[in-house]
Amino acid sequence: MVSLSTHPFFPIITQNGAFRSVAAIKKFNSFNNQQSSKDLRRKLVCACIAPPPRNLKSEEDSSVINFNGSSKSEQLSTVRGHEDDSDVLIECREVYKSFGEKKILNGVSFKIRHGEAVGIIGPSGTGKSTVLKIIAGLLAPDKGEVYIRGRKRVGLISDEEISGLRIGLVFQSAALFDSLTVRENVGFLLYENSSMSEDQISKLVTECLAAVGLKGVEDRLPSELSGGMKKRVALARSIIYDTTKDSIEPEVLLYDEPTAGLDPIASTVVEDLIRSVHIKGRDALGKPGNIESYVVVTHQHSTIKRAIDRLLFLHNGKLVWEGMTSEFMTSKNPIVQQFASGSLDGPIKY
Ligand SMILES: Nc1ncnc2c1ncn2[C@@H]1O[C@H](COP(=O)(O)OP(=O)(O)OP(=O)(O)O)[C@@H](O)[C@H]1O
Repeated sequence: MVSLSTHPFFPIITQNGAFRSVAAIKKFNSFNNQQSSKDLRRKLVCACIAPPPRNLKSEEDSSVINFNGSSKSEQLSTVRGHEDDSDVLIECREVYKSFGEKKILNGVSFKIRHGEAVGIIGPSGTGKSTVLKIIAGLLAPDKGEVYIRGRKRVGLISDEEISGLRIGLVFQSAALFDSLTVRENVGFLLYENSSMSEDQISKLVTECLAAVGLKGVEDRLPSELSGGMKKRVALARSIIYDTTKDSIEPEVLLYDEPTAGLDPIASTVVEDLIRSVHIKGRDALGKPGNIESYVVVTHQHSTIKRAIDRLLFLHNGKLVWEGMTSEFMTSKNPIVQQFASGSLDGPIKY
């Protein structure tokens, strides 16, 4: 895992706005009052947003997007033969990234389309979290481009001209603020960035917690929650948004190893939650989720099977395979076969 997993500025989901001096924010500032951090937070907010291209399909049209399980979709190239790219929310095109002498990404290209549930898998250290950081705008590629709804992102998250898509990042560690209550954690960005009253935010927090199956925990501190509950609170924080705004921007969520360290049952709970907040799912209250598409980095087979429809396999800095989850276990690709079976014999060397 990379340091992102402990980064406090999560989720990256809202627009720049006035700073509000509520108790939660005061408390937050008292333990994290570095100006550079505040600047970074402001930039994160702006970076992940891009206006829709003129021909972007409406949600109603999304039913025409068909990712069926045919073996044709298993390819070694990154091209999937889609004729229409109007449903593409995020695209990485020939992305390269090195850290010092170490080449991590070596020309990675893929698209995330409206309504998709995509997984990024591959051996440890192959650059999966780096890809999430690049999508989120926390890292800039050395070479190659990232397009957000058809518009090229220039530079990092300080690209304030881009708007129209919220991108949230859910960290492995949940990254809750220890000295804030659950209510303050979940409502954090609304306290800071919206004009909503504290009562409105509090009500919304309760609704979002109910959507992830949590009740009556608003006044607890993170230390009073189990690991699985913390992940649920993190998820509630990632799906909350300002309901008073005229237009709600679509949102893509990026999950970095959301089930790492959880027991099998707690993993299932989180996997189902990930599905439930998606537009194709239903939350704990029976309402459809509001997450348009999501990307999950994971090593867990259960998460691959339960929460992901399409997989991207990264190895040695390249996208070496992509296909539907149903094709993963039956793939003839030797790299995929070795990874799926956990065998020591094969092209992947440790
Ligand atoms: N900011 C950084 N500075 C230097 N090296 C980094 C940085 N971020 C990542 N790396 C290195 O890049 C490589 C890829 O890291 P990354 O976390 O993206 O891999 P990963 O595929 O997500 O790994 P894992 O499955 O083990 O979590 C690793 O060798 C890591 O040490």
